Amino acid sequence: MVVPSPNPIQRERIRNIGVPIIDLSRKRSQVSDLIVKACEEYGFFKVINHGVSKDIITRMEKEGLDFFAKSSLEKQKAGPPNPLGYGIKNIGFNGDIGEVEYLLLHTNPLSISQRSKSISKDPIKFSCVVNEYIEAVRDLACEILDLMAEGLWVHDKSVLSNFIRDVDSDSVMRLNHYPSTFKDYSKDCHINNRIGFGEHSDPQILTLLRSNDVDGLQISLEDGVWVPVPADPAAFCVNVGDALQALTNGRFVSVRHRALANSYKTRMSMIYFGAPPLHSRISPLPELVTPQKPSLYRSFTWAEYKKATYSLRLSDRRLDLFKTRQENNNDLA
Ligand SMILES: C=C1C[C@]23C[C@@]1(O)CC[C@H]2[C@@]12CC[C@H](O)[C@@](C)(C(=O)O1)[C@H]2[C@@H]3C(=O)O
Ligand SMILES: O=C(O)CCC(=O)C(=O)O
Ligand SMILES: [Fe+2]
Repeated sequence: MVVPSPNPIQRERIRNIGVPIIDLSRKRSQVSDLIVKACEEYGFFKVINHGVSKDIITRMEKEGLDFFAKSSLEKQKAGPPNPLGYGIKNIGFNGDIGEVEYLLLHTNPLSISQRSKSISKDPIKFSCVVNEYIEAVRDLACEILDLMAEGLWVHDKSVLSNFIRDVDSDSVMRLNHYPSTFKDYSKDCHINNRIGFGEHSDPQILTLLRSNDVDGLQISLEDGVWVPVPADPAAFCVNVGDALQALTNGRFVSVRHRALANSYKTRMSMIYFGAPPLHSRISPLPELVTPQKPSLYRSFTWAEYKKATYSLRLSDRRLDLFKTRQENNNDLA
């Protein structure tokens, strides 16, 4: 089946009405259809009635805020990022910069318990809260991936969630803290476009982001127009990552997005990036490859993809490096 790209009327709809909001308490077959549609059109949607308890979200948020409230000297003890750990302004290793400070953690419980010693005065409490939060968002991510598989009519409904359920999954969790504009308002005349986290797509399979009530996240439509995603602390923003674009043979789009740091209030986002184990092979699911729609991407391991990611800049289109030769020729034609 050829999937049409959003027409001008659909583009106007997202610009005016906003991003799709999917209520996970609705009938399962309807939910899976809505998810597939949102992933094909935008690679992005919000979920409500998601089942992650308010209590664990509040406790995770408090741990994050307590960490960022520490003195710079204290925070530096959890850095510099390698890429895990505490970082400020520098993103990755290739010169990307933003108005953000962050903590990047692996989701492996052993890694969390080791890191927490340099992050919190009560490392046992910190690791318990982070592990509990990760477990809850991982379950939600798996449920969403199963709904996607159902909506795509693939044979094995767990084929996508199995990647991130694996004990060796390379999933990571990130806390981003964006400063308020209040302090330097008088100095900066370009304050309306202060970049917190620059334009990019997420390399992993699926991203689940929850933020406080401060706006900043934006997604890019195909024509390059930026659409603001209003903050909603009760919802999770879900976006398709590069690995899922490859697994779906380009049917789902890995959305380009960014975060502005324009508000008078500080913004904090908590993001789970669901990734496969390093040795896992990513190739388009056989059901999504047909003579009319041949493989767009060659098979690669997550380790290979991660290596390419870290050798490139934030805004680079790294998935292009993994296109089949035929697809590259089509691009040139
Ligand atoms: C500049 C970079 C930071 C990043 C690795 C990269 O070389 C390119 C992708 C970046 C990104 C974006 C999504 C996630 O926040 C992240 C953890 C990831 O997996 O890819 C970051 C990387 C990072 O900050 O380490
Ligand atoms: O913090 C945000 O709102 C978005 C950051 C982001 O896209 C990322 O960390 O990959
Ligand atoms: Fe991102």
